[in-house]
Amino acid sequence: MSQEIWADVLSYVRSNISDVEYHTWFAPVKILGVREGSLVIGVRNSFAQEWFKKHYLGLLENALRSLGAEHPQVSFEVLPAVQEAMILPDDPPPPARAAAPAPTPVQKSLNPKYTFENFVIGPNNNLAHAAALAVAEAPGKAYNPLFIYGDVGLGKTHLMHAVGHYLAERFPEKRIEYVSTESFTNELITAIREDKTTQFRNRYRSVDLLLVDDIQFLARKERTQEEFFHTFNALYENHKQIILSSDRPPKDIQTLESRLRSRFEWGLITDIQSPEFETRVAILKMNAEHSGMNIPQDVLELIARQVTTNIRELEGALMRVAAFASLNNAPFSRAVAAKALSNVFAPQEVQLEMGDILSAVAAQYEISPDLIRGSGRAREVVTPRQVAMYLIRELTSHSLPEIGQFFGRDHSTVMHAVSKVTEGVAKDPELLAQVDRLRHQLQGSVEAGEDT
Ligand SMILES: Nc1ncnc2c1ncn2[C@@H]1O[C@H](COP(=O)(O)OP(=O)(O)OP(=O)(O)O)[C@@H](O)[C@H]1O
Repeated sequence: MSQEIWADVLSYVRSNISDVEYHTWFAPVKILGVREGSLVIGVRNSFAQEWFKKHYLGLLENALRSLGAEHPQVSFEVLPAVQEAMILPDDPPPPARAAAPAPTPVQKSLNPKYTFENFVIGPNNNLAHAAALAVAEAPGKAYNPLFIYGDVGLGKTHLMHAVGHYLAERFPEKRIEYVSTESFTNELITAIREDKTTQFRNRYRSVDLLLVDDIQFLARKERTQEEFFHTFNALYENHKQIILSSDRPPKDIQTLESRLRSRFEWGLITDIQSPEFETRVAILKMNAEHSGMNIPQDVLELIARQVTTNIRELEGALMRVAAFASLNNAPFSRAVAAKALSNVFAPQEVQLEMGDILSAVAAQYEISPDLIRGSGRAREVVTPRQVAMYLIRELTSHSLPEIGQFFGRDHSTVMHAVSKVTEGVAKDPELLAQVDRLRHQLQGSVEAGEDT
């Protein structure tokens, strides 16, 4: 987990200091973890330790704040000499002005995470998954081309790469090429400029499996379309598999030459839809397990309710919650998750349940939730009951009758409770403090996370 936090912290730092400063100070340090809510950074020697305290503490705290830490804490430890020797700067400083990259040699640039094993199947993607698997088992035979379309972040690239991995594992000699349409276009432009179109053609026309992402970007690029048309034909005639992804079906790609469009329709066109709730929860569960995090089901469900369309964002939300919990040294609770996500998603989407509020009130007044909901009329019970009703009214969208029902009372009792507490907090500082504390906790403060 700390690696993810560290990556985010570094990118924050990098955008706030010069490259030279970054490479001098930050490239050689090592993240040692998050201990009791404090980010522990290993530095080379005591001079660096002092330097960091003096010059970078504030910046690092701000970086953690941007990740949701309420009371960011950073500490610096001098690394033992052995560990220091093992630290290498992560990457060399970028050139002053990066030139367009030269065409890379044929390579399998497949993301190791994007395998069939790591792909959660749901009603939204089962057809695309089945088609991809069929293609992986019989490349060039089952469906050619396979055209997968769907909105951003729904797993098109993942499925394409999964076919690539499947094939690479079984037939290591097969040549697999994954390219985005943008790279294909850029490489073609470079090849034309440098008079290397033959090499370019050889590269793409000699593969066994060609995966082309975001093919919708072929629109309005006549020269690239022309080139791609010939690549397509060469591969197709040789029974080589082609998989294309797009954010829309071929018929909706504007200004796509009709001969290309019709070729895209020769094989199988399949789509991926937004995942249902259960699929989203399953994806979160798998990701949490892979990262070694034990996150309760109700927290995963809360996250899955927050992010409904884009799986990339869903994964981001999980990481945010994990980073937030770890930086604040808090457990994975619904309150903590709600707080972690509140800056990213509209707060009203975070739904507190009536039961959460009842539990928090019960904990604060140290009586059981059943007593609060019971029929007792003693002051020690009535005050928490009224406070619970008041907070439920304020923090949820439940109606007065719904709240009444929850407490086995009618709506006028709830109205009465709300006005009693409203009056009470205006004149009783102790009650005000109690209500404020509860409100703060319930709105996702870390303390509430420990209680709820
Ligand atoms: N069914 C799934 N099971 C597990 N993870 C998934 C699933 N679908 C998508 N993901 C994950 O969601 C993230 C986004 O997926 P991917 O990059 O494949 O989306 P995409 O549809 O290609 O998006 P874009 O159009 O932006 O390129 C990846 O990390 C991927 O592993």
